[in-house]
Amino acid sequence: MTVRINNITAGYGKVPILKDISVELPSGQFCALVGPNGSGKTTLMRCINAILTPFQGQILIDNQDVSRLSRSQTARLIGFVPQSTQSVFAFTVIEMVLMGGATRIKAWSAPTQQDKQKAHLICEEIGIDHLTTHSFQQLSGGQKQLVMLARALFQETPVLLLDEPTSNLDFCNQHKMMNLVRDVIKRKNATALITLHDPNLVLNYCDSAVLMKEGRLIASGQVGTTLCDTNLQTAFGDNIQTDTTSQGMSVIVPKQLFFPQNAMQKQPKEHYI
Ligand SMILES: Nc1ncnc2c1ncn2[C@@H]1O[C@H](COP(=O)(O)OP(=O)(O)OP(=O)(O)O)[C@@H](O)[C@H]1O
Repeated sequence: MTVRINNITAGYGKVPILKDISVELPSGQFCALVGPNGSGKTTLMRCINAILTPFQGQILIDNQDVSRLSRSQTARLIGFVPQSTQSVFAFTVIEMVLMGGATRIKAWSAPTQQDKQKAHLICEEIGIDHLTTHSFQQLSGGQKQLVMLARALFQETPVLLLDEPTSNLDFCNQHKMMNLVRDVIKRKNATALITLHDPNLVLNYCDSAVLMKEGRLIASGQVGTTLCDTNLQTAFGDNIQTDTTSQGMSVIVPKQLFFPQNAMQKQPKEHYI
């Protein structure tokens, strides 16, 4: 399904954070949302997920205005993997995953054997099958992120929003998650928007990118053209560039490293939050 973000201005209270953002995410695309801390990536995700109503503009999913949908209609269209999740109740991992099917499973009825089998299969694929009977509350941050991905995949929505889903994952699990999400999107022709702080994960796995700074769009389109030196430096400042490894792989690296003893004098102010 195509997600159309049309001239969105949005924020909190009366303070605008997003300023006139327009982007189109076609079906089957794995799109990265990139930008410095506080640039408005999560705010844009909240608008797409209809948690936040924009001051102006519209978000359409296959021509349906998300602000007009009920919560259960939205949950059938959009799966969301948040930055972090806390559970007040002592649910097990498999219960958390099965909750992703709440809009499919009829009210007051228990998940079927088939639902449970499917949930277990997804856990196996993600590599958390050994945790299914564990309490969600007692998992590590990275394990929780993997459970939330399993839950979103069990939800089986045509649109997936992933807000820094790799932030607590180790190196191998980051690549595993990116591979898995990419594979699901391509198999199901779904649309995914993922916020990532590591631009190299974007280069390796995403089809397109949306680059933001201070609530405004800097560029969007194919990853290679969107994350060019000029755009990266406009968003992040001067100390970033694209390079190529000896094996011909594109990478994004700092131009120079700042060591602790001289970082305070030499590093430009814009690199501090
Ligand atoms: N609930 C809120 N109420 C008021 N202001 C908020 C709220 N959430 C975020 N903001 C502000 O909106 C701006 C954008 O925040 P947002 O979380 O969307 O940025 P981000 O790009 O996702 O940042 P990060 O990369 O650090 O996660 C920030 O200035 C932040 O302080």
